[in-house]
Amino acid sequence: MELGFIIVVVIIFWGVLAWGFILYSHFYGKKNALTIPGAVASNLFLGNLHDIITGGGLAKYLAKLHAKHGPVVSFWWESTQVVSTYTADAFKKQSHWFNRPEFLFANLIPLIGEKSIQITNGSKGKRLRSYLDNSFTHKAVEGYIPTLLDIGQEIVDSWDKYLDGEKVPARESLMGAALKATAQTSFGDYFSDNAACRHFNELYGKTWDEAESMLTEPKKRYSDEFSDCVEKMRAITNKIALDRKINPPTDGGRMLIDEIIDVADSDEEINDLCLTYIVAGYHNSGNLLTWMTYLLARYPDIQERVYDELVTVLGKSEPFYDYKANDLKLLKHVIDETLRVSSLASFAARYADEEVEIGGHKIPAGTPVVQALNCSYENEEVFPNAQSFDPDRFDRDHIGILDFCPFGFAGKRQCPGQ
Ligand code: HEM
Repeated sequence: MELGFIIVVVIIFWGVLAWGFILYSHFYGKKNALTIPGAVASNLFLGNLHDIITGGGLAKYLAKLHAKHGPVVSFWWESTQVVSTYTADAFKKQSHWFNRPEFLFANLIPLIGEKSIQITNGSKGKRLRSYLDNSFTHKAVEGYIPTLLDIGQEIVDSWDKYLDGEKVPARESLMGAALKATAQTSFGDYFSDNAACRHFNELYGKTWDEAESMLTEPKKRYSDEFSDCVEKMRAITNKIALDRKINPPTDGGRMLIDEIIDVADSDEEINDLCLTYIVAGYHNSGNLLTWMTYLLARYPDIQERVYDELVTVLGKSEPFYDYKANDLKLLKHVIDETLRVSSLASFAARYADEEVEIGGHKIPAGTPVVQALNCSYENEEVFPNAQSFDPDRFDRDHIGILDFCPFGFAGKRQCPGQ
């Protein structure tokens, strides 16, 4: 046998062995303790990302995976194996975890920044929350009610001007109102101006679809328009913070921007935190208002009952500063049912703090675990006939606290705006 031939055979042999080793260590070597059923990686480097894109996004992909493999499943996000769960029993075991897997939110970083609370873990994240949550105590939120009522009245007045049969641009109007409400109560007078709100809303609108589409393509380049809009939004938060530093609040007038200025270590962090709270706050609230308006229009009998409840509880003309939210049971159930059927916030995620057993499967400490909230909303055992819009189910069926958590639940890191 020729020496050259032997050398080629040896090289091929070692090449195949090395490739096999790379494959093994890339996917299975470090995580082979996971015995959880679910998806096999369909691509060496992307894991199941391509399947997630073609499956219509993470929420839809997880719904299919859970339907096929049960309440505890796993899939591959690039070379990391991720677990997903959705039942109250599983959530109970995760209820004290704080740290969020940053890589699942990498698409948002160009929008909200590296120092956003969304991806800040450990003691720094806990410290930020303990400061910033001061603006969302019951007492603080009570102080926002007059502003919220004024904004509500503005919507009513502007919609009143449309003639019967004329099309009302409900979504634009409600998104604008949600921005004004969340931003004005947290960042002050800059957002009391409708033109300023419209401008910010437009900038944000141009960035969101692109950021969302990057969920499964985190390494793709963002467009110049995206970067330009983000820069303009940051210039706005920068100006708001600067003005506030020059004119700090007089007694009793503190709001979120003041907590942010006090706790942040740099101007970059101030901007990241401002953008995170504006975006997280108004995106979800505006979508909730839009969905609720749509559903009440589709179900006029429920709309009528909500109206009757409001009139009975609040009185027909009395301004309702004397807030009676707990008496507005049906309205509360309509909000909950809207959050459920619209699946607004479809998932949350944490790193496992310690080894835990869920559904008979061992999950090692450090494993990223998704809480598939969208699947919990469609759990027929908790929500019979889950596809139908039925606010009264929240009165009738037994729904435990961890059966329905549209604002998250784990590690004192639930949504601060709930
Ligand atoms: C319908 C309205 C809303 C929904 C459905 C919603 C839902 C959520 C969910 C599911 C999370 C993740 C929680 C977790 O990981 O456990 C979250 C986080 C967050 N939400 Fe909301 N949210 C809403 C309104 C708001 C408002 C009004 C604000 C602020 C004014 C806000 C600010 C935030 C922030 C800053 C976070 C990240 C918190 C952290 O990382 O510690 N949200 N929200």
